[in-house]
Parts: sequence; C-alpha cells; structure tokens
Amino acid sequence: MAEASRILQTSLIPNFHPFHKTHISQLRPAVTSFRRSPSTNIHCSSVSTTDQNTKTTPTQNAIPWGCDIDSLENASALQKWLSRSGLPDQKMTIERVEVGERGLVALKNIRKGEKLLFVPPSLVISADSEWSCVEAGEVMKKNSVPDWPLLATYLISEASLLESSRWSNYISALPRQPYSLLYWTREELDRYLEASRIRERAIERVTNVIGTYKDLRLRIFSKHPDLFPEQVFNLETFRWSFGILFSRLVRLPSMDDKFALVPWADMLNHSCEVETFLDYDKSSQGVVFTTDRPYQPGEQVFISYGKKSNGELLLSYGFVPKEGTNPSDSVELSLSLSKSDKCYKQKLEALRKHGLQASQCYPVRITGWPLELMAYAYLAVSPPSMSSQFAEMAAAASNKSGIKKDLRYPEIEEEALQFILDGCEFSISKYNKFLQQSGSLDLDVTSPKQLNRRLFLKQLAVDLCTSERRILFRSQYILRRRLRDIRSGELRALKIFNALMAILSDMSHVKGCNVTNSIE
Ligand SMILES: C[S@@+](CC[C@H](N)C(=O)[O-])C[C@H]1O[C@@H](n2cnc3c(N)ncnc32)[C@H](O)[C@@H]1O
Repeated sequence: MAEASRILQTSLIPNFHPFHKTHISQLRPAVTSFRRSPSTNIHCSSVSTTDQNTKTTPTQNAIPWGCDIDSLENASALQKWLSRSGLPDQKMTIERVEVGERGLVALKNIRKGEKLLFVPPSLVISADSEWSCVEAGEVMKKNSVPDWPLLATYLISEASLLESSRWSNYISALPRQPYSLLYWTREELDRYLEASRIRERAIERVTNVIGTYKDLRLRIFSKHPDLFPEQVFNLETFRWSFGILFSRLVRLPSMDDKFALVPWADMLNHSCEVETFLDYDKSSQGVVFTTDRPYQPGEQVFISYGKKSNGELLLSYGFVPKEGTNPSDSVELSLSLSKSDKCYKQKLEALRKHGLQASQCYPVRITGWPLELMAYAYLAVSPPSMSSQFAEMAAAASNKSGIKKDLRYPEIEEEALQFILDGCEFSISKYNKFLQQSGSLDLDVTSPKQLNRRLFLKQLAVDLCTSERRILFRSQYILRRRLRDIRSGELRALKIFNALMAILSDMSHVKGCNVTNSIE
C-alpha cells in the first residue's frame, strides 16, 4: 500500500474531479498501533451521513464479498492464487499480527536495502485493467470517468461476478468492511469527533462519495440499468469500494503516476518510521519496495502510508498511531476574523483575493506552526492604521508559493501571539470537554454488539483527541512563554523609560529651580 496512501490524504472530489497526489513509504514495527483485539468482532452498521434520499437500509449493509478483516483463510487462498499467477517466491508471508491484524511477516532474514515483492503488472489493478464485463468497461471509458470513480466501479463490477472474475481471490481477501471514517455514522462523528477538525473532513469525504455515486448514477448507471443494476451498484457498495481505495490504492511514480491496487503489497501495514514507498521497478518489471532496515524471520515488515497526521490515518485507514510516535502528526487549528473588527470587510476582501475565508485552518505540529498562520494572525489583529499592509498579510497567509511569508510586525506581535493562544485555548477546552466526558458517553448502549463498536470508536476518538490536544498543549506552552518574554521585555523597557523620565524630570526641575533662582 505504498502509494495507496498517497491518495488517501486528499479528499474525494465529486463530479469526477481528479485527486491530488500523496505519498507512501514504508516502515517497521514498534511504533504504531491501536489496540484492536482480534476477538473484538465489530460489525459496523453504516448509515449515510447527510443524504436522506440515498440513506441505506439495513439489508443493503451486507456486502456479499470480502472477508472478516483478520481472515487468514482467504489471505492464504490469495497467496496461493498469486503464486500460480506469476508472483515470484516471497521472503514474507501473510500472518495474524499485533499491529494491523493481518500483515506481512519475514520468513527469512531480510537485509537493509533489499528489494521485496516484485508484483508483476499483470497482477496489478489499474484504470487500464480489462473488465470481465466488457460492455460495462466500454461505457465507463466512453464517458471518460476519471480513475477513482472508475476504479471504484470496476471493483464492484468484478466483485459482483464472484468466481467469474479473475480477481475473485483478491476480492475475497479484502475486508468486507474496511476500517475508515466512511463507516462512521453522522451521529458517531458528531459524538466522538466533535473536538477534532477530522470530523469535518470525514463529513466532507462521505458527502463527496455520495456525490460521486449520485453523479455516476445520473450520468451512466440510470442509462444502462442492464449493465449497472441498482442492486449491485448502490451507495453501500460504493462506500465499500471507496473504503478499499482509500485504504489500499497507491500511486506508482515510475508508471506515470498510475493509481493501482497492488495485491499482496497491500497486505503491508503502516509504521511512522519509514520513508520509502512502493514503486514500479523497471529492471525487475514488478512493483517493489526497498527495505530501509533489516528484518529477522518472524518480524512484521512495514511500509509507510505517507507523512500523515494521526487524524488523516484515522480518516483513511481507521487507526491511530500510539501517542507521540508519529513525527508527522499535526492538528488543524481554526482561526477566524472577528466580525466586530472595524476592518472586517476589508480584511475579508484581502483574504478572498487569495482564496481564503474569514475562518481558516492551519496545521500545527509539535515543532511549531506555519508562517502562514502567523501572517493570518497579524491580519486578524492589525489595526485600521495598518490597512495598507492587509494585502501582503493575506497573501502570506495563503499557501501560494513565491510569496514572502516571514513577515514581522513587532508593533502587533504580542496581539498576534495572543490571538493564536486564544485559538489554541479555545480548541483545548473542546478536547478537555470531550476527554472528560468520554467515560460516560456509552452508558446508554444496551446492545452488547453496539457497545463493542461504540467502545472501539470511542477509543479511537480518545486516542486521536489526546494526540491532537498534546500538540496544542505544546503550542500553548510556547506561546505563553513568548508572550511572557515580550511582556517582561516591555516591562523592563518601561521601567528603564520611567527611570529615565524621572531623572530627566529631576534634572529639569533642578535646572528650572536654578533658572528661577537666577531670575530671582
Ligand atoms: C493496506 S491495508 C494493510 C493490510 C490489512 N492489515 C489487511 O489485513 O488487509 C491497510 C489497513 O491495515 C490496517 N493497518 C495498517 N497499518 C496499521 C497500523 N499501524 N495500526 C493499525 N492498523 C493498521 C488498517 O486497518 C488499514 O486500513
């Protein structure tokens, strides 16, 4: 899943908008993990988040293909089929693992810098793959459907053909219900992720999946009901196929950035320590990745799904790395212009010129915040007398390159830092509220199955919120310290100034006296 991850960090754009790039690499054990007990069998009943017309019914929820997320039976059938179909002998095998339930484990000693996998292009699913139902493929291509919706439809089409599809062994080993926020209900997102910006990202993603499905239905499926019957091509099957794409699709740089599902390679789990990624290797003519560390027999082999925050990993893959283990972790801090600002309109206009809004989100990391955020803060606090600088502040607050970002306005530095601190503290208070309440959130659940699911989702949310709050705590500490320094510096300067003034006034008093005296 090297590259699969690249795509996942982007949001799905309806109406066939193309997806952006992402990155994938690889890794090793020890780092990540959410404690998912294999015995905790969670069956999520998914419901559409926003769209009433396309709300799913319970009967639609059961996807008649795929397997339980930890099924080794189907995985070993996949392994046998791949070997028969041209996958060379492997130094890894699929096993049940601590991190990620199923994963690839070293069978032999593996050296650092060794190439692994060698999945031939004939075993890779991409937009160019042949459709078992040739007519359906032709219709999709005639309509120039972009890669993501095309692949989502392809997967459903092949899955519905069961054994008649050449991919049946692959599809049988895919999770029946991928872990992903796509499977959280709106109520669950609101309940557990209220404090985190990931909630909005998840809602947006679900909305986009629904939009994409409706678009396909309107433009294509409704015109060819024989090829795309609604019993098969419906919102629930699209939720599944997009869930699979979000958690497994990769981009292969050496294959013209082709998006692909790479059977076998997509059994590799993620760890945050590795930076190499899957790619097509021209010399061996297969999809490979190069290890960046040695592995011993029995050790799980990892890749990286890209430099993603914990929230992004939860969004696409349904897990949260252990607190403090993800160097790419960040939290979205939301800041807004004050409506009571005398220059609100002027500032908003300046922001809009650069594609920004009155409220903006910026990623804050444990190591600090971006220059863009500081520029936005300057703009938000700047007085009317600085209106001639609004344009440069707004430009620097945007993510456009080639613009000077490291602006400094010492005269409003303190206000700007206080503004960011207020934003952090407001956000922290939301996390505090959720984390304090989280113990009592599930008391009303009576069904044990539902309780399992709820506890599981809640634990993910608690892990995410704890890691996001930790970053904010750090920022709060840094901001308070800087403000204290500024203020104590100012105080010192003020004291010196006052002392000087006192001396001067004494002197003039003495002089005055002298003058008076002399006049006298
Ligand atoms: C590309 S698949 C990897 C293979 C997957 N474990 C399987 O058995 O099908 C990605 C999925 O694996 C799981 N996963 C990967 N890395 C993980 C990690 N570090 N911790 C927990 N789950 C992980 C998540 O369920 C994720 O959606």
